[in-house]
Amino acid sequence: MDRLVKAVLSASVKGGKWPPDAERLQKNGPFILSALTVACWTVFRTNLKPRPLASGVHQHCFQSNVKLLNEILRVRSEAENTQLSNLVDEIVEAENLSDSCHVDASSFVPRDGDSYGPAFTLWDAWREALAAGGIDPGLLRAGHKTLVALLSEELHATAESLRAGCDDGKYGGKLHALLDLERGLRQATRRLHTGERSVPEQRVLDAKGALRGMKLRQWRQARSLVRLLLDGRMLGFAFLKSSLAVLAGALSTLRYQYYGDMTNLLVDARAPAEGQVLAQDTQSARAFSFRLKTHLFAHLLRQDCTYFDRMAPEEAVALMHQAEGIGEELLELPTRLASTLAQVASNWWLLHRTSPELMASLGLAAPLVTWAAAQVHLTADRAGLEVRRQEVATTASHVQVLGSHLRTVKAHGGEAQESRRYQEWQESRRCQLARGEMLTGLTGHLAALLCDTVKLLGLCHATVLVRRGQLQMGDLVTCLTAADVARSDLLGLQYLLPRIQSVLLPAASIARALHMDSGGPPQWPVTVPHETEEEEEGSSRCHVTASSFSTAIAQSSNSASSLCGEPLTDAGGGTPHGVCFEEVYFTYATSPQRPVLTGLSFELSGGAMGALCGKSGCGKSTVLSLLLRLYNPGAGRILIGGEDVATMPEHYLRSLVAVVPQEPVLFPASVLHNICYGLPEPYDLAKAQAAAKEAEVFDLIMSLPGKWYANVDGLRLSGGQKQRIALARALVRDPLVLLLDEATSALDAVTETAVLAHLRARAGRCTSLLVAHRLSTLLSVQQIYFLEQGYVAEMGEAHELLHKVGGQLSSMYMSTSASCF
Ligand SMILES: Nc1ncnc2c1ncn2[C@@H]1O[C@H](COP(=O)(O)OP(=O)(O)OP(=O)(O)O)[C@@H](O)[C@H]1O
Repeated sequence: MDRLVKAVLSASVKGGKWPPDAERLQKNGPFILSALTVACWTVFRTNLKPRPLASGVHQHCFQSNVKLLNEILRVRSEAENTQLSNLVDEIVEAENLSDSCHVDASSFVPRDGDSYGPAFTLWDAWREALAAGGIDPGLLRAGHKTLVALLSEELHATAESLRAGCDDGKYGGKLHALLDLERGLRQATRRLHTGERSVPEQRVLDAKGALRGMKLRQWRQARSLVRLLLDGRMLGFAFLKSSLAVLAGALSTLRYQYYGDMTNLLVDARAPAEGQVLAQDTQSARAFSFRLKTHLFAHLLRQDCTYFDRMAPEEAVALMHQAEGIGEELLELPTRLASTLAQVASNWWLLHRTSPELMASLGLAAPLVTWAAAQVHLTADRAGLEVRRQEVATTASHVQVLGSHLRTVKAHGGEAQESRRYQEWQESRRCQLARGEMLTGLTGHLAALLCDTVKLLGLCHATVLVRRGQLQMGDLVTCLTAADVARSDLLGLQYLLPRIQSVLLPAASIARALHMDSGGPPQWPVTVPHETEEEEEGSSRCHVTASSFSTAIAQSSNSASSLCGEPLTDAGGGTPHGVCFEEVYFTYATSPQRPVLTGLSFELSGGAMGALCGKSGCGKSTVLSLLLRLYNPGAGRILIGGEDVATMPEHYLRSLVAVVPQEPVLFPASVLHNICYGLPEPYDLAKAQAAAKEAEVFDLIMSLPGKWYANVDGLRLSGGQKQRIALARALVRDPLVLLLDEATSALDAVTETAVLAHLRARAGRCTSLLVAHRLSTLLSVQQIYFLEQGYVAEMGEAHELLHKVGGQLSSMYMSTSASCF
């Protein structure tokens, strides 16, 4: 290409001016320098005022990068888009409804001499107001009055014509239509007074509200990210670096013009200054990343369980991972972008000043080529991001295969299958990467080819200009150099833009996570179909309704106290806290079509020991989660010691209640830390010892190499040993309410009996609610609640229920454990 340029030049130009028109360029030099000084000064000034700058940056993000951000929004809100299109449908439907009303009203023809005009005008106005989402009260009142007047007139006329025996059927029809109109307006007036809205009106308003909400959320997400950036003083350094880059870009442009030592010195002098800034901004980027991660981690921990139900576990890991590298990229990329754009702009300016005609042919095609190439790269990069996301998830699943799932894999001979799966995944990834690279390479070559073609055309144009004497030879060289530099910078953008996208997309998901609330469970009512069926069947559903509830509770309390042999204390003031569920409905937000609790009511008196049992999946663990307020019920109340858990401060509730979950979790730390987890440090060893004894785990701890300080990570504890440590962790807190979710299922009969005896000894000062399947466990409690289809189907003492002919509990255990009766 260069050879071609030289050949064209030597063939076409004779007597060109060399060196370039320095006089003209020198004239413009001071102007460039002063413009740059003003620009740098503005950047630094703005930098001292972070908040306006923040909104400036936000605006810039949302205005100048519309394409990228639109894409982010598309990825971010597939669900919201669906919602939006539904809303739009509803608005259209509302419009249609009002249109059809209008057609009805206009279908009757005004009688000669009658004045129906005002009625139609009013109807039109009313319809327009409805479409706009609001109805003017004055308009309605006026409409109503006019119509009432017309109606009485019409009634009069109808009566007259009927009396005269000349009704041709038209009057009745018109009267009917007028009456309809009047009724519609009357209803609208009433709704207006009561604040109630018609379905179309409400839908229009809901749609508007939802749209407003979406915009607000979007703004908040961006604002939170900008605020974090400001906290890390990142923008300050980013702008400092950008300004240096702008200065450097401009200086290198000036170098073409002056070739002076002074300029070279200036250009070289920026290197140490840039190095200084680089060292500082690396530190600030790291500080920003730390702060972002800490903030994100704390935010994620604050969320309730519904939030995590909605989010795949590996997604949270991926988020934390993304927060790691985002700081440096956010700092680096704007600088690169600013310096590239500055270079391009200054070269274009130079081109324009030298020869505006050549600017059109040499300079302007490059942006189009860059735009097309960048589009291809952006698409490829989006696909690459998805591949990387999948990679995080798949790597997590393979790590599980090598870790917690290893025994299951080996036990089922799944090694070969797992190796194959991993190989297939690697193979598909390799193909995807190869495809991406091929696409990128091809686009790069195509873009270069297009640029060279444009350059050739520009050169031909230049030749013509030089031949005509409209362009000096020196100017031509300046133009060609400036166009080359601007073009190559622009071509660089096709790689830079996807990098910006690959930072903005994770940044958007982090911002979204920082503003995502769990939203809580879906609200009741949900229809409970089995209620009527059971009534019809006359089955003995033990669903304790409001009226029968107190009687049932009184009976259960009596029976519990008689079994225990000691009076049960009332809840409150340091006495054991009773547990009460009142008509509780609950559905997991992630499976709204499957209600779990459907009006669950029961009461366990303070200091008593009760058990929840029922078929697997009937909602026993869910009851315990609700008691701990890991989820909130859709309807109904849950009381501990007469106090609604919904109104209790969370830390207070968790200090009252302790839980041993179905699958105990031990932290990779000392036994002492695991037992005293959540208590203030230093840990009270005496209390831990007492709890360990109650949980029958003391001897085990004493036999460990480091006793209390042995790390459980390397101990390979059995299921029963883990359960007992988790039980000690619950008991050391001395809770008023103890929840055990099949917490003794892995213990042998002797150890279980000993543990249950210790728990019974706590009765009177601690209310215990157990989830149990084992008959031995059920026989040791005072009250059993049998759950079915989300409510208490049977309740009573163990012996009573187990001997009940046709009872649910007795049928469940009849075939297996007759010997235990
Ligand atoms: N986080 C969740 N998101 C959605 N559904 C859930 C969730 N946890 C449980 N479920 C569903 O709620 C229902 C009740 O679950 P729960 O764990 O309370 O049953 P369970 O009676 O304790 O069962 P098991 O005796 O087998 O432990 C089940 O159908 C289950 O699939």
